[in-house]
Amino acid sequence: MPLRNQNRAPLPSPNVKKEALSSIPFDKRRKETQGTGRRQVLSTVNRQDANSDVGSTEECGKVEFTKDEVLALLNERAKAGKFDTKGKIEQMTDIIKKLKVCVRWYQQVDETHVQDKENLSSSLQSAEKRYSDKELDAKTKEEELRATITEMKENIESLQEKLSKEKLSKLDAIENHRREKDCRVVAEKLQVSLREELDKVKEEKMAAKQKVTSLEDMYKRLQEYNTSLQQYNTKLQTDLEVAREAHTRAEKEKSSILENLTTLRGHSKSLQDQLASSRVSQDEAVKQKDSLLMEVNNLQSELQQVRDDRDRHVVQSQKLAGEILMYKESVGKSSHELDILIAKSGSLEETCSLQKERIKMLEQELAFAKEKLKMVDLSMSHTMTEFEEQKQCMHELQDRLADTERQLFEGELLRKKLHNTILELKGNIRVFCRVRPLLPDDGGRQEASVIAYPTSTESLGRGIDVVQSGNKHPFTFDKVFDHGASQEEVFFEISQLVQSALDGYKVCIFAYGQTGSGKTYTMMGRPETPEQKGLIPRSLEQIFKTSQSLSTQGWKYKMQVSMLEIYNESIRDLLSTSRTIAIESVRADSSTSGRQYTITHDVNGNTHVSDLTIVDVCSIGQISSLLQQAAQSRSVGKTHMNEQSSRSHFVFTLRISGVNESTEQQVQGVLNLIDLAGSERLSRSGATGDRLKETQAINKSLSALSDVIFALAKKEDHVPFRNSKLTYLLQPCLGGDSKTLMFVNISPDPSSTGESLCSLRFAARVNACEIGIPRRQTSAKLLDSRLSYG
Ligand SMILES: Nc1ncnc2c1ncn2[C@@H]1O[C@H](COP(=O)(O)OP(=O)(O)OP(=O)(O)O)[C@@H](O)[C@H]1O
Repeated sequence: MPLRNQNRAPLPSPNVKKEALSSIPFDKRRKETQGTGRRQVLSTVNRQDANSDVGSTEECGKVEFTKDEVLALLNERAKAGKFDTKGKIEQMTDIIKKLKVCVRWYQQVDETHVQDKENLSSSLQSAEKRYSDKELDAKTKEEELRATITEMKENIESLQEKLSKEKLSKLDAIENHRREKDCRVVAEKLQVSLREELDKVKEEKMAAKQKVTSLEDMYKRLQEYNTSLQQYNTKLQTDLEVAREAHTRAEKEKSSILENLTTLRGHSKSLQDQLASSRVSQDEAVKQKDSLLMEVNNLQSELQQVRDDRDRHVVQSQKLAGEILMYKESVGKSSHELDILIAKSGSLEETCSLQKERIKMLEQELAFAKEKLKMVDLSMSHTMTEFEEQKQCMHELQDRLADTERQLFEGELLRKKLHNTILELKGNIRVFCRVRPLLPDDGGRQEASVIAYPTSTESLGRGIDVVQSGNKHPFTFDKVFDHGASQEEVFFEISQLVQSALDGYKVCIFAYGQTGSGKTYTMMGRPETPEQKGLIPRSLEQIFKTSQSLSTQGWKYKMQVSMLEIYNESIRDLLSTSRTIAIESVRADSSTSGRQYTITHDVNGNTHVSDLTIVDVCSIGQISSLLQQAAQSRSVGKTHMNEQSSRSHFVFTLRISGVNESTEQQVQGVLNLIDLAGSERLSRSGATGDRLKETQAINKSLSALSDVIFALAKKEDHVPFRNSKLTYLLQPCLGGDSKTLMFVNISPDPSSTGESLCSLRFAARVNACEIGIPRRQTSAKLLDSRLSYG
């Protein structure tokens, strides 16, 4: 049977578990068992062939066969020789054994197969059931899938639409991308350049940071410097106060010394008078003594003579007495002779007594003369002592005088030093304000309502309040002179400044203000009336006086004067002898004189004006006549505001050159006194035509002046000196090393309040300026005998 089944499909191994078989699909199982099952069975038989006893039944149950093995077993024949029956039998037995095993195996396999078949049919059933279930499921799923597919198709369509859209958008995107790429390239380039820029900016930032740090350092340092400056300023202020006090003290000391000096001089004079009278009386006494001495000598010789006579007479009388005795002894002599002898002796005695009396008298006279001599001697020694005392006193007085003079000299030096220190501390540009009195032509007596002077301690004499439309505008200056201030009072305040010109400083005093505010009155005044003389004549008087008094200290001064006016930006020489041209014609043509009047400055900061007349002066009278000449030459125009209004800037210059013969010191000072043209606004002046041109030129030069002052105050690199003739001319005086004083003249007329405020505002700005430190111009030798302009 097994042989019939040899072509049957190989059977699964009995070891194969049912569950496993049931879970494997039928077709698959067949395929698998075809290959592997057979190989397994055959290999097992072969192994048994080699190692075990094939005949045992138990073992046969374990053997498995493949189809080929079974076929091979069936085709197996005994291989023993023809005559080897035994071998053949054995071989046949063996084959039979094997066949038996195989049959048994087949039986077992069959059983298993039946069993498997059952199992398989049941599992087939269940599988079929499952299959039908699954089929159902699959159908449902198919339905579902179909629906899904339809849906998907729809989806696909929509997706295709979308896709086409997407494609389009992709194209767009590609285009965009390309563009973006381009943009990116550009952006990258930009980025590179930006990066470079960023690097640069970073570098700049670093540099800026460093700069900021250094600036901060600098700022710190500047702050420190500022603090130190403030401290220094405070110290200077204190010093200024101390210097002021010392100055006041020095002034007081000077006046007391001067008083002392005057009394000492008086005392010395009376002592000298006394000394002279003592000398006369001493001479008289000496003469008297001489005559007395002569008298005494005469008396003594007379006395001697009388004494000699007396001695002679005594000898004679003794001789006579002896003779008498001899005569008495010799009685033989006659009584007549005796009488004669007695008479002789009597007369001799008489003569003798007379002579005795005379001697007595002479002795008395001599004693008296001696007494007188003694007295004369006494008075002479007294006179001599007195003389010596007076001599001593005179020496003392002379010493004191020299001492006082030295003190005076030192005081003068100290005064100069203190004055300069005060000026330096105050700044070299100062501003004084002067308000003129109301004039009959002014609007009325309303000064009090327009101008007021604060009385607080800090503003007293320095403050001025201007009231406009009920608003008070306060100003403070170095000094404010009210309408009552006299010319002398004003001059007193600037006298020290004028003095500086003699000390070798450049001094510049100018008057600024609207037309008719009192500039000319302040600067020139009325020279014919002593009390109304202005600053120019007073300054010149002081300079001449002081230069003369300084001659005792060895100073010799040389003075030169020039006067010019600047009219419509042209210079005119006011001292030119050829200047006979009428004012109007001069005004019409600025170059009538044919002179250039070019302004130049030399390296020493001195100014020269070519062709300008410079006159050597040595007396105040000479200067007065020059001032008169200049006043006549001056251009005077007329505006609605002032009948005598000056339409030009007047510049008076005094150049001083001093030499001290004892110290060989030299000084060169300049005094510039300037009466500026009126500063009124065009609208107010009502000027037209030539007057308008004048006013424009005046305003231009005044604004150039303010520009220069403010540029100097701000310490700007460029100072516009050349913007006007006036500023260029005054460059060395404004440029820092001179002492400058500005008078701002104010009219109290209520209708001038606007102009007054303009002037005061300008002056206040000038007052806030500090344009440098005055420098004294001293030298060992003069380079040029002709003095420079400024
Ligand atoms: N302090 C004063 N005391 C008395 N009179 C004065 C005083 N100041 C000015 N005056 C008078 O006021 C008038 C105008 O003054 P002044 O001519 O000096 O003005 P000004 O500013 O120089 O005018 P201008 O700009 O036209 O030259 C003059 O008559 C002058 O005498």
